[in-house]
Amino acid sequence: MDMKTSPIATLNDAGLLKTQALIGGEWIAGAAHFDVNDPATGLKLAEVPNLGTPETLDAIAAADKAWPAWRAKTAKERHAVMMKWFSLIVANADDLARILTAEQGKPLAEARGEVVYGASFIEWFAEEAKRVYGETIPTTDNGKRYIILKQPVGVCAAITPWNFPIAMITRKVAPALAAGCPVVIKPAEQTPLSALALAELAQRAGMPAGVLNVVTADGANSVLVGKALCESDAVRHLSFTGSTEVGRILMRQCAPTIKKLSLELGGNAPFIVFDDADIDSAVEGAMISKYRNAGQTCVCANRFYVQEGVYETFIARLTEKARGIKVGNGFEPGINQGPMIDGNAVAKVEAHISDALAKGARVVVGGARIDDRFFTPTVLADVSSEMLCTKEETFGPLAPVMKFRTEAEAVALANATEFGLASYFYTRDVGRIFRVGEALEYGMVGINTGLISTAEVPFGGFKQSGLGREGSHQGIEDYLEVKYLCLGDIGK
Ligand SMILES: NC(=O)c1ccc[n+]([C@@H]2O[C@H](COP(=O)([O-])OP(=O)(O)OC[C@H]3O[C@@H](n4cnc5c(N)ncnc54)[C@H](O)[C@@H]3O)[C@@H](O)[C@H]2O)c1
Ligand SMILES: O=C[C@H](O)CS(=O)(=O)O
Repeated sequence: MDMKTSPIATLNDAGLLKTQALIGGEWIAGAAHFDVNDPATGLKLAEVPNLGTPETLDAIAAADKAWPAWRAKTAKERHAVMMKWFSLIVANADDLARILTAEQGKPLAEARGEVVYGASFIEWFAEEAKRVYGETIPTTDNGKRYIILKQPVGVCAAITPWNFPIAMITRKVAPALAAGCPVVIKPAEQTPLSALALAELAQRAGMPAGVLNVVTADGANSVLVGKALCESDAVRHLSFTGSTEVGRILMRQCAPTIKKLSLELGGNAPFIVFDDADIDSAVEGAMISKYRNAGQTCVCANRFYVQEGVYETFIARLTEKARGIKVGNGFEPGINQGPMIDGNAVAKVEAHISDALAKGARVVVGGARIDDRFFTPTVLADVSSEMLCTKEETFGPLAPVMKFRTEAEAVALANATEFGLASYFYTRDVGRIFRVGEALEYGMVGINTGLISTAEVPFGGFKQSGLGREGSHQGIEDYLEVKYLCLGDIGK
């Protein structure tokens, strides 16, 4: 692959490479800009506007202005616009995948999978728009009737991470639009091009001006944009996906205006393999759960607990599979794992490995960086609970494996964290499936599978992994207010 030319210089539709922000239906050039770079090569891909407080307030005002007409549309009319958007995303999946791989790094096939996954949230909530039902409640006073309505909450803000540049946006924007809410999106500074391409397709789908806005900003200005979104009383809901640390900051900033909050935060997923598990299935699940997106997903298995009877076998088979992962530029054929998002991400994996080795772990395979951008798929054995890799989210291709003896020990080890997003376990014992499934303190439990995410289910976590659920029929509730009408004088 020619490393000197931009991988997105040759899109089928060059109009999808947008390098301006979208506010009130207008593309905004902005006075200042920041670079978007390819994490695999460091090559500059584009410049986008580095916006701040004034433009954020403009976007909020544009959304507020657009809200009455958007909420006045029937659910079926909103459905139609959303389904047109869905169709355009699917039709342009190849270009969207190229843009995604260029700015985030994941292999092209994985990027295309994310485009389809992201689009599925728009399709799902376009349908859910038509099922926002109210209710009547049997009266306790014959002179009165009790009627319950559900109404859109208002202007929504979405702040999203770099690891899924399309799906983390559509998982928030789709339920908001379906509910009748306009949105202001602040995408991650590393991956704004995917957000802008989505916005271009929304425009083509007939999304009215101001209903969907994208404010781009670099790391420093993201703080200002976030503050403006949190402090605005016109913004009635803030949805954030990212680190727990930033989630705390945003939650604190939203307190003065009592906003509805949806928080999808950090994880520390345990992956438990019992003696009676199908080991080949467990290894298959471990591979997808651990090494997808180079281990940079919030639901990645972060620590492996393997019962003593199958410990050596599991490690041997996982190691063999991990050795087979081809690391490189996501645009190259046959590559299974792309670059880390940046040098800090590489350094964090290294730090977790160094800490583990210093405390008695051993490297079975991998353990080394490949220049400043890539990291070899790694398996550690003889891991113990004092090691950082069992306490912190590594967010990289590192599989630390620890031995356990009893079911109770495995559950206690798995639950010993402030996080509670995803968890996984493998067993063929139906009683154990219920005992362990019910005992794990996690919002999501993969049982005999390492791939659990889909638009139809409630995605979210317990404890400090967040608030609320995205996807499923529950996912639209955060964007709705429940209103109670009490009708009197019925007997007159
Ligand atoms: N639960 C989930 O669904 C989910 C999904 C993806 C990522 N994550 C988590 O996100 C983390 C990695 O992603 P990341 O590095 O992009 O997270 P991050 O928290 O650093 O950034 C996320 C977003 O927040 C913005 N941001 C950062 N500081 C801000 C501030 N002070 N005010 C306003 N905005 C601010 C960033 O610009 C970015 O758009 C991991 O912890 C991962 O587990 C969780
Ligand atoms: O990392 C964040 C995503 O939510 C992962 S998934 O693709 O939705 O499982």
